Amino acid sequence: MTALLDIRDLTVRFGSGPGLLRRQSQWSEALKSVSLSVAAGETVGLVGESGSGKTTLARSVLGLVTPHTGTVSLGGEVIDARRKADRQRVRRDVQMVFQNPYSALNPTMTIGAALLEVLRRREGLDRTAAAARAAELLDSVRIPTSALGRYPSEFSGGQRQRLVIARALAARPKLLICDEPLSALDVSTQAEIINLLQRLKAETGTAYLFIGHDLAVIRHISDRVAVLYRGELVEEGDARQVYDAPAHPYTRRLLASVPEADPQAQRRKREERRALAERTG
Ligand SMILES: Nc1ncnc2c1ncn2[C@@H]1O[C@H](COP(=O)(O)OP(=O)(O)OP(=O)(O)O)[C@@H](O)[C@H]1O
Repeated sequence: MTALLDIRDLTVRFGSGPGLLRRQSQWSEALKSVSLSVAAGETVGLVGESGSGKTTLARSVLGLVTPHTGTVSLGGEVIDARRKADRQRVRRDVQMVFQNPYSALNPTMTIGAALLEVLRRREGLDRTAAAARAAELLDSVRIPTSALGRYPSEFSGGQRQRLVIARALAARPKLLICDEPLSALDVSTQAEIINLLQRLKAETGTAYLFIGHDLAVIRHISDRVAVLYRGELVEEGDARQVYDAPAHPYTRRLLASVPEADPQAQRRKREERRALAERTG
């Protein structure tokens, strides 16, 4: 079966010197021949420490990074970000939810205007149909429709992340890339957003590429897990298998890594995990 997203041998290099003077020694490889696929309706969790290349991989899927080698395919067709039609296809099929819901919404636009913009311009709905769909979207993320006339600053972090998710789903994407969408939220709000994403996935069949640091969350939400280490995909497999029997030494270190030097942080982490487990069932 054709994968929804298929990343093949993707290598991404960043250089530090000015273009023409850049020598090979000045390149660093953020991704090294990475291959990863996501099937329709599947959730793939992507983990790895800071700087391992997770965001670079997400940006590559969106065509925001030019690969040195390798390909990204959507629905079996290779995406060439230099072609307008391909960029449009990516915008239609792939949406992104970022870490920080405080900067993701335009502070000068009401929630209604932000949603209508997507629904009218990208979905081509007329005013009446767009208004009805906007109300439906808010309902799906459990935000009252009175939000349509309000501004982002009037909402909490968790509510804003719900609004960001509603806007991302407005275009009915096939793939939602969530780049650490819980990092800026407190633990009880994190649980709410996880539950929301799970429910929306069941309702819409959207596939998720879920990037995160928190291994407990990734295990909870993912069908499959991929582990990035210094730009290399060192392990990939069924979530339970990767967690219960990690094959790569880095995965084992990652799973074992709790901040040993800080017992308070360890306790907090344990309590957070317990609270999260209780709230997400
Ligand atoms: N635009 C860029 N120019 C130069 N180097 C970059 C650029 N973007 C990322 N990098 C480098 O590529 C590597 C991977 O970065 P990336 O942001 O993808 O990691 P990450 O796993 O998402 O990290 P984090 O969890 O901290 O967000 C890092 O060494 C980073 O410094």
